[in-house]
Amino acid sequence: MNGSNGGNHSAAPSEPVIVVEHMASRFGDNLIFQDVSFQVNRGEIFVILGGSGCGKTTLLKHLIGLYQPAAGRVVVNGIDIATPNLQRLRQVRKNVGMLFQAGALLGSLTLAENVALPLQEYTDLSETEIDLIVKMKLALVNLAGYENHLPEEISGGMKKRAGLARAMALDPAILFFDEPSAGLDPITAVELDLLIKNLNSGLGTTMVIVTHELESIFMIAHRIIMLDKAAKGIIAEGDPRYLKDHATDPKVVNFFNRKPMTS
Ligand SMILES: Nc1ncnc2c1ncn2[C@@H]1O[C@H](COP(=O)(O)OP(=O)(O)OP(=O)(O)O)[C@@H](O)[C@H]1O
Repeated sequence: MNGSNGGNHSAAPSEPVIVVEHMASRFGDNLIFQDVSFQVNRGEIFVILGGSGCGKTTLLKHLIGLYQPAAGRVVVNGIDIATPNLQRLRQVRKNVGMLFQAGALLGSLTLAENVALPLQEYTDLSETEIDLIVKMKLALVNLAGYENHLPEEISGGMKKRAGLARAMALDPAILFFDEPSAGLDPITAVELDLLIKNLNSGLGTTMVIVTHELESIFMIAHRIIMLDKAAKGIIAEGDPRYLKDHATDPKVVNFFNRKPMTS
């Protein structure tokens, strides 16, 4: 850590919804994280960044219980998910939404059918109620009227938004995004950032986002952590606007000055 914890731009309250304590993570002999600790507060847009291969996606997968840590604690919405327990994991997954890089819409289903999937799997709602919620969710991401379109009939940005509508189907307390703007042109990427920001401020949903995009980080992030492969953990944490001016770790300084990350 370079001690750059400061900055007070965040309006988010400080009630932790994710607590990671002394987490270690390994794949065989490959130690990815040695001793990682941080918290994400309710209502925050929290960005995970770092060079290629430093473990951003791995960390996201720990936070949704897809991977088990080798040591330490991962508590999400008050539930300790570090030790495998299917019932607990199901409880956590009901309360989180995920938007992975590819959007992962099922190509043979319409947008409405895609968004309906989690509602059918996790709730006892009637078809009529599900239809209503699906319409509302698609409208929230500016896709009203596209209910009956197939994913192949819409643009990349619209696919991401449809994926977001599906991720929000169950009104999750936390939304996880893995490089949401990957593959989008700059204007569409900014539109997606604005949507994420508006949904965060309008609905109060906590958002954890992996991204490399500097503009995006400054536009949406309340706080960031920067991971580093050599350090096997966090080398910077805090408000990106503060870190930009005050960080001393050369890797952090380089990132904010758009120099290539070498680790
Ligand atoms: N399921 C897995 N089995 C074995 N090794 C894995 C697995 N998942 C990730 N790793 C390893 O963990 C390390 C971190 O990978 P990860 O994909 O989390 O990095 P990243 O920071 O998201 O990279 P990028 O920015 O390139 O997507 C890599 O060395 C990768 O090979």
